[in-house]
Formats: sequence, structure tokens, C-alpha cells
Amino acid sequence: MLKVLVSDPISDLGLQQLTDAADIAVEKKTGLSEDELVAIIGEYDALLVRSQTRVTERILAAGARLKVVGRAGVGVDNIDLDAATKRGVIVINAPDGNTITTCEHTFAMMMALARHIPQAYRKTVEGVWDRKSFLGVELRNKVLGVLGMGRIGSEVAKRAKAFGMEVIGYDPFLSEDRAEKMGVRLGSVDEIIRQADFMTVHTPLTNETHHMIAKPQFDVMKRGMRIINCARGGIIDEMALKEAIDEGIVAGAAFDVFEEEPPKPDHPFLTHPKIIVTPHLGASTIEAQENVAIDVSEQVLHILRGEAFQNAVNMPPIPPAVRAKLEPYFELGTKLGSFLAQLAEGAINEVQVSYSGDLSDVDTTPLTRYILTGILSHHLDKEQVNIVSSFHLAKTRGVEVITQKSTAAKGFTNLISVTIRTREGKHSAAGTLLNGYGARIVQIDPYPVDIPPEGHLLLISHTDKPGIIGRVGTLLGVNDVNIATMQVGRKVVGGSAIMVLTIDKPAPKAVIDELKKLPDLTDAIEITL
Ligand SMILES: NC(=O)C1=CN([C@@H]2O[C@H](COP(=O)(O)OP(=O)(O)OC[C@H]3O[C@@H](n4cnc5c(N)ncnc54)[C@H](O)[C@@H]3O)[C@@H](O)[C@H]2O)C=CC1
Ligand SMILES: O=C(O)CCC(=O)C(=O)O
Repeated sequence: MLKVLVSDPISDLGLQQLTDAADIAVEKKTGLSEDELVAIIGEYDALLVRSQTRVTERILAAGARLKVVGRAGVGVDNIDLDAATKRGVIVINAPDGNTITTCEHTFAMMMALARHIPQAYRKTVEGVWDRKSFLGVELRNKVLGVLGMGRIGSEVAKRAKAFGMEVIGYDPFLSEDRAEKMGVRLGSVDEIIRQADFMTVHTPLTNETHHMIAKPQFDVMKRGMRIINCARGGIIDEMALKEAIDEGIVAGAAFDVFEEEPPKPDHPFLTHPKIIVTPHLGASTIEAQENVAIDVSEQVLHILRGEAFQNAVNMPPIPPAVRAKLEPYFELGTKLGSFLAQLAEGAINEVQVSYSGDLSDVDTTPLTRYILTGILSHHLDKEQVNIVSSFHLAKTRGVEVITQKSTAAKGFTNLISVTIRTREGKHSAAGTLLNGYGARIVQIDPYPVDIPPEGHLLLISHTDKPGIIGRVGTLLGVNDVNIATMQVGRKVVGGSAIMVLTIDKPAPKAVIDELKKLPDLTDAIEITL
């Protein structure tokens, strides 16, 4: 039974796919400290969080069975991504499910800021009928600066247009063409801070975006600007903002997120008359919480069941067209890697992969990850090796990975050839997908063969002489090892050759040792795929 720990409040309805799965047990334990999580995480295969749980290196190190951390939301700044990648823990998020909700919260904050709604509400319920202190401003005809024109920023820009605002957008990935289509003027950070009446930030928190709006920007800012942050605390320097408000540069601010969450009780934003705050509620709607929980549950289910998945944050995304082309080869790639790792002796120092035919015109990096996974799983802790960690693990173990491409595929429409080098020598194998017949290994070292990459294989190196097949068959027969299929491959008559047998169950080690003693037989290796 696979076990999933949910350590933050996540929608029950959204988790239903996981709770309904017969092979999965879901346990909810929220509000745990780091020590408490460290103590129990070893029992679980997956951890699901929102933004409260900080998934630290200690927690990941204690998660011996942990395969995936699922973030029901966008930002993964509460997860130690480097530590997860090193341990082969896949981190997935749900980037689309809360876009509209967060965009709407941004608008709610913008309007509340423009019309002083929280301040006016407080006075009214206190019994003070004050109609003079809360003169607001319209959004119409105002300039809105949007820093970060990704999913949420773009939706904010779209709605701002409907309010009659002029939008200036800045994003390193916003092209003139896309900006024009959205009716957004492309600007720089500098233009936005000098021209906008309202400014909203929608970037992740990175080294580059940390304090991207700070004292130097406030010093040249258009007077009377109103600022909204529903993205991440730390993008705007909180103390510099407070000073800019007190100096009359900024007219007011609306913050959903803080550099430290929750903010300390004496944080100046909590009592400032021109600052309105919410407790990180950007994504808190019934719809968004269901959406993100559904998305993340689906992906966690795929990962736990060894199926293809999307939205891995600690691995580059595979474009859908590339995935469609490569996916049929993932299993063959893993098997080829595993086959060679079992065949080779000694520490591997180089892996060479060559993709030919149909595979020569796509980015095959994801497939290389699978091949490396197959190779490394034989030598390393299987729990740690997967497509997320395989490149990193290869590098840290001094394995050089070389890939090549060629259009010629030796008569096949597609061919994956893998060679691994160790100090003892090198071995290679090539595989293909035969239309209608599935995967085949078609070459082992220099010998052409035709073997489905599955089950138990016996690889016997021998001299090409009459009588060998009989001797091998007899020895296996008397030891009750049933041969399902057999192939022999040779380059020249009377030269070295290989015999590949598929057998119904693994042969005992004593039988393999006996085989090695047969005359004209140079080696016998058992391989399980
Ligand atoms: N308050 C809340 O509850 C929520 C907050 N968020 C946060 O909102 C932010 C945006 O989320 P999405 O739009 O979904 O992400 P996204 O990835 O679609 O968009 C972020 C954009 O920021 C841009 N960017 C990166 N560095 C930049 C820079 N230096 N200057 C300008 N733009 C830059 C990127 O190119 C990207 O287009 C994230 O920080 C996310 O964690 C998201 C959901 C809920
Ligand atoms: O889970 C939450 O409510 C926080 C959402 C958020 O900040 C995000 O998705 O980045």
C-alpha cells in the first residue's frame, strides 16, 4: 500500500482521486513542526502541501520512501528544490488552478485600496458615520503597471482593460507581439515606476526579483502611486515601502503576502492607516482549492504508479509534441540502460547514446534521462534514482554522458544505441520500436539479435562451434531451467559469438557457474529486465 501524507489543509473534494484509489492510503496531519514531520515522513511515499509546510532538507533526508512532493498551488519557495532534486524526489505543482482566483483577489485588493473599504468598514461598525475621510479614486483612465506578465499578471491586465485602465506590462518573456495582442504597452521597470498610478507585482520570488522595488525605485516613483502585492513577500521591500508612504510618495498599499508569514504582531503594515492586508488569501476560493487539489492529486497518482506526469518543477518541462513522440520509447530506453548496467563490469565512467532515424529531429534529453535511470538503478539506491535525479547523479558520480544524433538508422525507422564504458572495457546495445511488434533489442556488442527486452535473459559468450547449443541446453534441462526462446549471433563463421536465451525463471547461481565451465564457453551472465 502506498502512503500519502497531507500536511496542510487541502480540499477533500480535490483529494478524492487519491482517497478513492484502492492502492493508496491518504493520511491528513496538519500543523506539524519540522521535528514532527522528520519523525514520521519515513513512512510515506508522497507528501502534499500548500504554503504552510516548509519542506526542508532534513525532512527530505528523512523521507526514505518519498518519491514526490506535491504543492497544491503555484509557488514552491517553501520546498528545498535542490535537496529534492539531489534525492530524486519529484516536486510537482498545480500552476493553473488558482490563476483566476488570485487575479480576482488582486482586483479586490486594488478596488479596496482605491476606495478605502477596510478602513471605512472598521469605522462604520465602530459606530462612526465618517463620509469625509475616505475619498477614493477611480480606476478608469489610470495607468496600471504590471510586473510579471505570466498567468496571473496577464489575467489582471485583461480585466484592467475592461475597467478602462491603460496597462504597461514588464516581463522578460513578454514579446511586443503578445503585448500588442493583449492591448498592453510593453515597458521597463523604470517606465512603470515613473508612470503608473497603480502597480501590481506577479513574479515569483527569486534572487532577481527580491526587493526589485526598494528605496532607489521609491526615490523616482510617480507620486501618489498605489501598490498591490498578491505574489510573494520580499518582491517589494516592506520597510522602504512604509517610509515611501510616510513621505507621501506612495498613496497606499494592499498586501496579501509578507516577507515573513505570518508577520510579527508589531509589523508596521498591520496598523498603518494606508496599508490594507489579507493573510495570504490570494488562492483561497472553493474553486481554486478544488482545482489545485485535483491537479496535484492526479499527478501524484501518476508518479506513484510509475506513469507519465506533468508539471515537475525540478525538471525542465517536456513540450507536448516532444512528449508524444518520445513517450513510446521511455520503457525501451530504461530497459536498454538496465540491460547494459547488468552486462558491464566495474564502475561506469562514460555513457554514449546515439539516436537515429525518427528520433534524430527531436530534443531527446528526456529519453536520455530514462536511459540513465535504467543504468543507475542497477548501482544506486533505486528509491533515489529517477528521471529527475538521473543527470545529477551521473554527474556527481563522474559519469560523462555523451549524446549524438544521426538520420541513418541501419535499416530501422528508429534506433537507440547505447554504449557504456568502464575501466574493464565497453559494452553496447541497440534497441528499436518495431511498428506493430513492440520493442526489440537488435544489437548486443557487435552481434545482431532480435529480442524483446523483458523477463530473464541468459547471455552466453562462446566460440562459434558445433555442439555448444546442445551442451548448454542439456545443462539447463537437467537443472530444470526451461528455455523459452533462443538466438545466436556471430560476426564471422568460427569466430566469437553470443547466445541469448530467454528463460522462464531465474537460473540458480550454481547453474550459471556450471555453464561457465563448459568448453568453448567464455562467459555466462544472467540479466533480468
Ligand atoms: N497570493 C497567493 O495566494 C498566490 C500567489 N501566487 C504567486 O503569484 C506569482 C505569479 O504566479 P503565476 O502568474 O501563476 O506565475 P507565472 O510563472 O505564470 O508568471 C510569473 C511571471 O513572472 C515573470 N518574471 C520572472 N522574473 C521577472 C522579473 N525579474 N521581472 C518581471 N517579470 C518576471 C516570468 O517571466 C513569468 O512570466 C508567483 O509568485 C506565485 O507564487 C500564485 C497563486 C496564489
Ligand atoms: O496555498 C495557498 O493558499 C497559497 C497559494 C500560493 O501562494 C501559490 O499558489 O503560490
